[in-house]
Amino acid sequence: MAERNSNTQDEAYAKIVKEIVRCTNFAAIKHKDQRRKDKQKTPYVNHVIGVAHILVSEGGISDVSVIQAALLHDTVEDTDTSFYELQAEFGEDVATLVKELTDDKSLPKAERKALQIAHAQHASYRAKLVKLADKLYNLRDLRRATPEGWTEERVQEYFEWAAQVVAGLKGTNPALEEALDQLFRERGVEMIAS
Ligand SMILES: Nc1nc2c(ncn2[C@@H]2O[C@H](COP(=O)(O)OP(=O)(O)O)[C@@H](OP(=O)(O)OP(=O)(O)O)[C@H]2O)c(=O)[nH]1
Ligand SMILES: [Mn+2]
Repeated sequence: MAERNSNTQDEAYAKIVKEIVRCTNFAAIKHKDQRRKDKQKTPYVNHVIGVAHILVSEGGISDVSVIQAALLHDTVEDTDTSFYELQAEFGEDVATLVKELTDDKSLPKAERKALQIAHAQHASYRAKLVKLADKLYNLRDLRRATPEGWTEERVQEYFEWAAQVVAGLKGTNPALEEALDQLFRERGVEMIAS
């Protein structure tokens, strides 16, 4: 009986590992032609893998759908991927989460950015986790390297905007919020809820 239990557990575990690797591979293929905005033109997929890594290593998250949503969070926004495709490949749960994380790129940029601030506090707990990790990754990336064509003023504005978004995500994950707080303090940026 003990052996049967352990076999069942091994199978469930193997299935999860396989799903996460399949999802990472899907993201890598979808983002294959996309690069980050840094001088070295880092592959874009480094970002989504990094966001998933922050969730597991710093956020203590082991919810498989959340990790998958982190890996897929920019596929619809930035590639030819549809929600229908995500639903067929990874199920309703993951597709719905990605939907929550997707900006409407047909809107003017200023409106898109304002909507992120306005919507943050209404997001689901699981979407908030990915949003926190996404902002943490991007702010650390800004500290590491300035995107090509960005002035110091634009970098500062991104920090200030991100602080307003993060203000709406409070009370979600202490470790991620503490890491973000630290970055904002370093920059002299205040987190004020709108
Ligand atoms: N810091 C940094 N960001 C880069 C780099 N390359 C690409 N990005 C992406 O650029 C976005 C931030 O740039 P913006 O000019 O503010 O926004 P936009 O690309 O959506 O127009 C982020 O999108 P996002 O992930 O959808 O997040 P969010 O800004 O919407 O929260 C980030 O992932 C880079 O080298 N450094
Ligand atoms: Mn992102």
